Amino acid sequence: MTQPLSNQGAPAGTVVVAIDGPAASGKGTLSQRIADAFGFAHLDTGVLYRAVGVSVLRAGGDPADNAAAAHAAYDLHPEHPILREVALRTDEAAQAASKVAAVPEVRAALLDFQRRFATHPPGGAPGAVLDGRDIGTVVCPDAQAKLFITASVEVRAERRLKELQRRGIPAISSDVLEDMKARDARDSQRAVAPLRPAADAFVLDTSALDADQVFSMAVAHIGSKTGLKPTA
Ligand SMILES: Nc1ncnc2c1ncn2[C@@H]1O[C@H](COP(=O)(O)OP(=O)(O)O)[C@@H](O)[C@H]1O
Ligand SMILES: Nc1ccn([C@@H]2O[C@H](COP(=O)(O)OP(=O)(O)O)[C@@H](O)[C@H]2O)c(=O)n1
Repeated sequence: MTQPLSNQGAPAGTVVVAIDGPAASGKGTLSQRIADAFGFAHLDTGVLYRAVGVSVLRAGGDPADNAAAAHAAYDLHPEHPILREVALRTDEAAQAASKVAAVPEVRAALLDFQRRFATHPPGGAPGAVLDGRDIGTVVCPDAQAKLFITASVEVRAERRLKELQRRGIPAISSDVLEDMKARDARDSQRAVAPLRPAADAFVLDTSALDADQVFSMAVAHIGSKTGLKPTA
């Protein structure tokens, strides 16, 4: 169900950049900047798992229940309005996401959509940036450039707390840290597609780096792998 086949079937020249890492390491920020700089399309794959988790909660189900999670995953489609809801950003949604993400049927149901995005980026873009947990290992193992973005759990919890406050979502510092530790454990210990760097990923610890420094290092890495330079 989850054989690696990434760029197969992609129009010649389509570039795929895989960006993985734990929660609040800066994947999304970096991915969007890379996509903008190279004119690529960007897919935040975490949103798909968050949408499945929230759908299960709204139906009164348990995100850890395989059948309920699989049902919600099969119902999700690219135009589903839930994908644009602010409710997906809450800690509750993140916890539910990491529970449904351990269900093999959920991962299988979301795989085709992610691969199709990579091989046929929307708007005819010449490339795609996907960020998540298993992009370089499972979804797009043939990606031309792979980055694994990480940071200490304390730094990540602080970043997430500030982000939630900026979005006006109530959050308590100690809860955010504990939730992040629980999610890290669940994401890296699950049996299917656990969080880990691909063997050929460039691993970048951003604990002491600002977003501009991370961006410059990522651009240099992508350039070394693809020969491409930013167009914007
Ligand atoms: N290198 C960095 N230094 C400081 N803050 C960062 C850095 N990268 C991202 N951030 C901030 O941290 C928060 C989480 O970043 P985000 O890109 O959403 O992470 P992820 O997609 O890995 O969950 C955001 O508020 C973002 O602005
Ligand atoms: N490719 C992916 C993306 C997310 N996920 C799951 O979805 C949850 C939410 O992902 P996210 O990327 O939105 O989380 P943050 O890094 O933004 O906190 C993660 O904790 C994972 O359990 C996954 O398993 N595989």
